[in-house]
Amino acid sequence: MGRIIDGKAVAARLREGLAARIAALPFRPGLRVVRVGEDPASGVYVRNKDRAAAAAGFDSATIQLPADCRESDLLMLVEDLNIDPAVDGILVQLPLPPQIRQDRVIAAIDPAKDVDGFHPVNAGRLATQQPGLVPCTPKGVMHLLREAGARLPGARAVVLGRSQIVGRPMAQLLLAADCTVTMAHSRTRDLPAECRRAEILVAAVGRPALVRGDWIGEGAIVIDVGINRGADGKLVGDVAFAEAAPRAAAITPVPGGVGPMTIACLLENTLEAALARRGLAGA
Ligand SMILES: NC(=O)C1=CN([C@@H]2O[C@H](COP(=O)(O)OP(=O)(O)OC[C@H]3O[C@@H](n4cnc5c(N)ncnc54)[C@H](OP(=O)(O)O)[C@@H]3O)[C@@H](O)[C@H]2O)C=CC1
Ligand SMILES: Nc1nc(=O)c2c([nH]1)NC[C@@H]1CN(c3ccc(C(=O)N[C@@H](CCC(=O)O)C(=O)O)cc3)C=[N+]21
Repeated sequence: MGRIIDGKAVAARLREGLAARIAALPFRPGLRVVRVGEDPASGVYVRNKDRAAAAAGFDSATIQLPADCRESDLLMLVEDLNIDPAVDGILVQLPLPPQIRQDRVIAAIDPAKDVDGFHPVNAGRLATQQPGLVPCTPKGVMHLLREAGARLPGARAVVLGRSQIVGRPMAQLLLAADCTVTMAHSRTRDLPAECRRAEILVAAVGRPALVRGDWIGEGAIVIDVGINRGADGKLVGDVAFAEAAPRAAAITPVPGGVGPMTIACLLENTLEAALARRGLAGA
C-alpha cells in the first residue's frame, strides 16, 4: 500500500510559513477574487480561499458580479484593480458565463498581478524558462512531489490532460525539473499503456476514476488533480483511488490532496507579486 500524500498538511505548513513572512512586512499583500454569477463548483473554492487568505494575514476580498453582466463591465473592473496600488493579486474565477470571452479577460489582467499565472505573458515566461507567476495547481503539485521524495531528473513523467490551466503548465514545470515528459490527452492512442510507463503520473482530465488500478506502474508516484462530483455528491478524483493506491509508492487523495495546495500556492503567488511590485523580490 502506497503512502498517502497529505496535501492538507503540506498546504497548512506552507500557509504558516507565508503568515510568518507577512507578519514581518510593513504592509498586507492585497488579493481580489472576482466572481461572475454563482457557479456552484467554484463556491467551495472561493470560500476556502477567503478563509485561508484572512488567516495568513492577506488583505483579501471577493467581488461578485451578476451572471448577466457584460464583458465590458468585467474589463472595467479588471482595469480598476490593475491600477489600484493596494491590489497585488487579481484572480478572475473560471469558468465565465458564455457572453464573456475568457481570453479577453485574462489578457486584460496586469501580468504583474496575474496570480493565477494564466496571462499569455506568464505562460510564455514559463515556456521560455524566465521568472514569472506560475499557475497555482501545477506549482502545488511540484511542492507535493518534492514532499513525496520524488527523484525528478531523468524520471518518466506522464501528464494526463493538456489544458491551459493545468496540463500544459504542469508539463513545463516537470520538464524544467529535468523529467522526461509525455503529455497524454483525449486523442492519445493507448492511454493505459502510456500511463503504465510513468514513474510520475499526474492526472488532470476531469473524468471520475478514469485511471484504473492496472494503469499504474508498480512504485509510481500518482498525483490526482481531478475534482469531480460523484452521483452521491461526494468529491472524486480522476484516479480510482482504492485500486491505484496498492500499486503506487505514493498517491494523493481527493479531497485533501492537490486542492488545498492550489489555494496555498495562490497565496504564495500573491506574496511573491506583492514583493516583486515593491522591488523586494526574495524578501
Ligand atoms: N485540484 C485543483 O486545485 C484543481 C482541479 N481541477 C480539476 O482538474 C480536472 C481537469 O481540469 P482542467 O484541466 O481545467 O480540465 P479541461 O476540461 O480544461 O481539460 C481536460 C483535459 O483532459 C483531456 N481529457 C478529457 N477526457 C479525456 C479522456 N477520456 N481521455 C484522455 N484525456 C481526456 C482533455 O483532452 P483534449 O485536450 O484532447 O480535449 C483535456 O486536455 C478537473 O476535474 C478539474 O475540476 C482544475 C483546476 C484546479
Ligand atoms: N481563476 C481560477 N483559478 C483557479 O485556480 C480555479 C478556478 N479559476 N476555477 C475553479 C478551479 C477549481 N479550483 C479548486 C481549488 C481548490 C479546491 C479545494 O480546496 N479542494 C479541497 C476540498 C473542497 C471540498 O471539500 O469540497 C480538496 O480537494 O481537498 C478545489 C478546486 C481552483 N480553480
